[in-house]
Amino acid sequence: MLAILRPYIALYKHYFWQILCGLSLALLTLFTSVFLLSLSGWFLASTAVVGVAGLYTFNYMLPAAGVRAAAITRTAARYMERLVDHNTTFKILAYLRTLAFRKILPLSANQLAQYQRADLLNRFIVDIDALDHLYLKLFSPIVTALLTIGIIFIVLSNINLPVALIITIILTLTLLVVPVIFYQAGKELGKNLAKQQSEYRLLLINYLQGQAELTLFNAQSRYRHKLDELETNWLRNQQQQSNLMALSSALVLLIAGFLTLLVLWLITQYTLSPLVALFVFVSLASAEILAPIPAAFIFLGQVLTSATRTTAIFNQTPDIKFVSESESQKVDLSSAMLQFANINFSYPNQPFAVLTDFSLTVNQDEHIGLIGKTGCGKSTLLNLVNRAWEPTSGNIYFNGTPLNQLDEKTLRQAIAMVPQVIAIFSDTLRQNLLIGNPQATEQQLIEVLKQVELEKLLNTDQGLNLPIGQGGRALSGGEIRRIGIARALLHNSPLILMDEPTESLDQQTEQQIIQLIKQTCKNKTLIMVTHRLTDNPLFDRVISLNS
Ligand SMILES: Nc1ncnc2c1ncn2[C@@H]1O[C@H](COP(=O)(O)OP(=O)(O)OP(=O)(O)O)[C@@H](O)[C@H]1O
Repeated sequence: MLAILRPYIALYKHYFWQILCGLSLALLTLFTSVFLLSLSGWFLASTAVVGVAGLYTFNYMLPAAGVRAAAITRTAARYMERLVDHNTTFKILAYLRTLAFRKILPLSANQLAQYQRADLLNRFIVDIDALDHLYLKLFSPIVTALLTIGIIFIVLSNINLPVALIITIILTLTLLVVPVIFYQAGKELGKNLAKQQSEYRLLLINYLQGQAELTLFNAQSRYRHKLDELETNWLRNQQQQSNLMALSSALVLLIAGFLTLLVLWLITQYTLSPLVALFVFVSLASAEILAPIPAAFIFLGQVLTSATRTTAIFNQTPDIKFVSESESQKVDLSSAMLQFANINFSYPNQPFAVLTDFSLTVNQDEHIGLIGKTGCGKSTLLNLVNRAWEPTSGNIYFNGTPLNQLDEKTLRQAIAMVPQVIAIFSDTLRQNLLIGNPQATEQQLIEVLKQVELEKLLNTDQGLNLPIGQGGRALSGGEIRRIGIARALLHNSPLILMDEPTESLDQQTEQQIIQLIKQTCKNKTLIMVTHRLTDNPLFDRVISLNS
C-alpha cells in the first residue's frame, strides 16, 4: 500500500512549510477544543456549586471571557486550517495534473490507443481529484491525531501518570485498530466505486456522443437501461459507503464515551486530585481527534485504485523519443527533399507487414501522388514521416538528415500536415487558424483566408472573431478542408503532407481544392494521398503502394 502511495506522499516535501502551517493550525484547533470543553465544564460546575450565594463573590466575567476567546480562536483556527490545507491540496493537484498532461503529450498514437478518450479524461480528472483525500483526509488528520495524543500524554502524565497512560493507550489503540477494520470493510467497496464512477462516465460520454445514432436506430432506451443499471449499483455502493462512515463515527463516539466513563469511574474510585477532572474533558474531546480517521480509511481503497491508475500514466515512457534541441542536426528549412530508404513497418501485435522494403526519393518541390488499395499503408507512410510511428527498420531522410536526428520543434517546422480528419476547435476563426502559426499577423490570416477562398467567413461583424466549431458557425466539409489547408499554408514549411484532402467532396469543390493546392504548393514539396486519378494533373509523379 505504501509503495503505491509513496510517490504522492513524496510530493509533500515540496510543500513543507505550508503543511507545517496547516498541521500547527490543526493542533491549535484541537487544543482550543479541549480547552473550551474543560473551561466550560469547570465554569458550569463552579457556578452550580457557588449558586446564588456567589452572585457577588464569584468572578463570572473572566471565565466567560475565556470561553468566548477559546470559541473564537477555535473557529478562526479551524477556518485558517481549512484555508491552508485546501490551498496546499489544490497546489498538489495542480502539480499532478500538469505532470499528467506532460506525460500524456509525448505518448505515441499506439500508447494512447490503449486508453479510451473518456477513460483518459477520467484518469486526468476523477483519479487525480481522488488523491486529494490522501492529504486532506488521511495524512493531515493522522499526523495531527498522533501529535495531539503525544502532547496530551506529556501534559497529563505530569498530573497523573497511570490515568494518562490509560487514556493514551486507548486513544492509540483506537487510532491503530479501528481504521484498519474500516479499511478492510471499505476496500472492495472503494475499488468498485472508483471502477463504477469511471465506467459510468465512459458510458455517459458514449451515450451523449452517439445520441443522434441511438435516436435514429431507436436504441436510446436500451442504452439508457444500461446506464440506469450502472447508476443504481453505483448509488447502492455509495449508500453502503455512507453506512460504513456512519458506523465508524458511532464507534469512535462510543469509544470516547467509554473512555469518559472509565476516567470518571477512576476518579470516584480512587478519589484522585481534582485536576484529574481535566482528563474527563480530554476524553470527551478525543472523539473530535479520532472521528475523521476511520472514515478516511474507508476511502483508502478508492484512493489506492486512483493512485494505481494515475501512476500507470506517469510511468509510461514515450515510444518515440526526440533528440534535444542542442543534440539536433541543423537542416535547411527553405526547401525539402525526402528519402525513404528500405522502410519496413508493421503495427504492434499485427501479423502482417504494412510496408516492406519501401524506398522512394521525393525531390525538392516535387509533387507526389500516393495511390493504392484501401488499407495498403498510405496514411501509415505519412505518419512515419510525422514520426507518429517509427519504422521497424530502414530510415527516412529530410534533406539528407535522418528524421530521428531532428528535434521535435525542427521536425514540426519542416512539415505541415493536412490530415484526413481535420479538427475544428470550438473557438474563434482566428484561434483555429493560429494553430498553423501562432505568430501569424491579422493581415496574414486574412490573406490566407482569401487564398483558400474562405473570405466569406469574414463577412460578419465579428470578422476573425467569428466562433466556429461546436456551438459556433457550422462549416461544410469543403470549408473544413480549406481551414486545414489554410493552417498548413500558415505553417509555411517546405514539406506538405496531405491525406485525401478531396475525399467526400463533390466534383466542383474537389476541382477548386485541387487548383488551390496546385497554386499554393508551387514552391513546396508535396506528398498527397489520394484515391482519385482526377487529381493527377497536380502531380509530377504518381506512386502506387500496391506494387
Ligand atoms: N493503429 C493501428 N494499429 C494496427 N493496425 C493499424 C493501425 N492503423 C492502421 N492499421 C492497419 O494498417 C493497414 C494500413 O492502414 P492505413 O491507414 O495506412 O491504410 P491506407 O492505405 O491509408 O487506407 P485508406 O485508403 O483506407 O485510408 C490497414 O490494414 C489498417 O487496418
